[in-house]
Amino acid sequence: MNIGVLALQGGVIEHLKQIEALGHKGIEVKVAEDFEKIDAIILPGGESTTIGKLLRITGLMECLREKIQGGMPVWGTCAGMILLAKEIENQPFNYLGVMDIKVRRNAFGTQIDSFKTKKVIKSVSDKEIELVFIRAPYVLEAGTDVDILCEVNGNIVAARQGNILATSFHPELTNDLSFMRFFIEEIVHSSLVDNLSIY
Ligand SMILES: NC(=O)CC[C@H](N)C(=O)O
Repeated sequence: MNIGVLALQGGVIEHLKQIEALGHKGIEVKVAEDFEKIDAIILPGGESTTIGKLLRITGLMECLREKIQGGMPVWGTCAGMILLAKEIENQPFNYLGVMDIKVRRNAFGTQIDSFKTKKVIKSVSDKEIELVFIRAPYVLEAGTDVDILCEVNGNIVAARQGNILATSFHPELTNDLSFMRFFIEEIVHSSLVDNLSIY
C-alpha cells in the first residue's frame, strides 16, 4: 500500500521508515497532487501551530479535510491529533476539525515533563507497547462515535473514529511496529475493502 506522510514539518522520516519496514511504500505529501498517489495519510508530530499555518498557506488544508471526510484513512500523532480535533481548549479556532474530540495542548507539561511508559492496548497488540510522550496533548472530551483505545492516568491518549486514528504518543520513536501495523492492517486495509465492495 502507499501510505503518505504529511511532510511540512515534524517527525516525517521516522514514520516513513516504519511504513517501509512493514513492506509498504511511504510517500512524502507536500502538494495537492501527492494525494493522488496515496491510500492513507499520517499527520506527524511537530508543532501544530506551524503545521496548521503551512497547511493554510499551501492550500492543503481544504484538500486534506475533503479527503478525510471522503473516507481516506488518517492517523494523527501528537500535533497531528491537535490538527484533527474539532475543538482545542483555550483556542477559538481549530484546524481540520474532522474528529469529534476536544483536546488540551501540552497537557502533560513542558518539554522537560516528556516521559515514557508502557501499556497493553488490546485492540492493537497483546504485548505491552512503549508509549513516548513529548509535550503531548490528551483528549478532554470525545463524542459517542469515538472509540477510546488507551488512557494514561485516566486521560485519553489514543482514540479512533472510523477512518480517523489519533494518538498523543509517538510509536514511530520506538522499535515497535505494532501501532503502524494496526493502522495499516485494521484501518487502511479495511477501508480499501469497504470501498471495493461498493462496486
Ligand atoms: N510532539 C508533538 O507533536 C508536540 C505537540 C506540540 N506541543 C503542539 O501543541 O503542537
